[in-house]
Amino acid sequence: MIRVVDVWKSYNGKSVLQDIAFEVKPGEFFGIIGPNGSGKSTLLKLLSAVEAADRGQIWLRGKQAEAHQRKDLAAWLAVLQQEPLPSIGFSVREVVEMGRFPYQSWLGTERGDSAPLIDGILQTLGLTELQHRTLEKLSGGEKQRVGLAKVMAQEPELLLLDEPTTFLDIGYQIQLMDTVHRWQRAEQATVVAVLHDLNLASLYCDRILLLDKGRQIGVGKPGELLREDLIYEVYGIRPIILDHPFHHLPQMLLRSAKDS
Ligand SMILES: Nc1ncnc2c1ncn2[C@@H]1O[C@H](COP(=O)(O)OP(=O)(O)OP(=O)(O)O)[C@@H](O)[C@H]1O
Repeated sequence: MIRVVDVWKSYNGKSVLQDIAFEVKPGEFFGIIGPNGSGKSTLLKLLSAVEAADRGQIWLRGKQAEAHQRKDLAAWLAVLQQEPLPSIGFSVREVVEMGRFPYQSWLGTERGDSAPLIDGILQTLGLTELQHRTLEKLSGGEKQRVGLAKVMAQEPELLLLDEPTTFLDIGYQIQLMDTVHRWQRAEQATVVAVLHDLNLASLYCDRILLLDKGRQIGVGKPGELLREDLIYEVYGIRPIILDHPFHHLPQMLLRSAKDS
């Protein structure tokens, strides 16, 4: 689905990504982790073809990113940004319907009736009751769910998520990740998610890319990446890493200096 070949990117002469190379297979849940400023969002911009690499290539569905037409791309690639919904005055349902734009003709009409699809998505995300409320009357967590509903209405094959759990409490974090995961499995879609929470990344991602200062430290399964030596090298902390008794995936406990 995605092939990144020796990609480099800099802004105003400052190198932000160096020699990045990895693949994401169709149907994978792929995570990108790394400290602040390590280049995660920049990499996501290159993967969504919003920006171009300085050197190297990005292949999306067998074609180089810049060779795709924007409207064609929008029919199978969706991006959920950290703050996805600035529009004021629109109702929840109207915003979710905007996800159908790539399927509409220039007259704004769609061949099929998308109402049942929208109803189903609103139901799945617990937004049915809120569908006629305008966005400014929603909490941060509710808005985040509307953003997800909109990208789900787009029915993408590839969904890129930039820190989807920012602004969410732990209950909604798990709910959002579970919803995306269930949807991804049902639709056999591919998900690439930038995540700050390493425990969530371990629970949900098939494989993870670890970045540090624009360099690729490694790509692998959670157990291969969430190791004490690598976390120390990249984040400068020494967590305790345990095997989750239920999921058998690595989970991190943080150590504070206050009792030492
Ligand atoms: N448009 C831009 N112009 C100049 N510098 C930029 C631009 N976008 C990003 N950068 C710089 O590139 C580096 C990587 O930024 P990026 O947002 O990709 O990191 P990140 O890993 O997503 O960070 P965070 O976890 O804090 O969101 C940072 O030093 C940032 O200041």
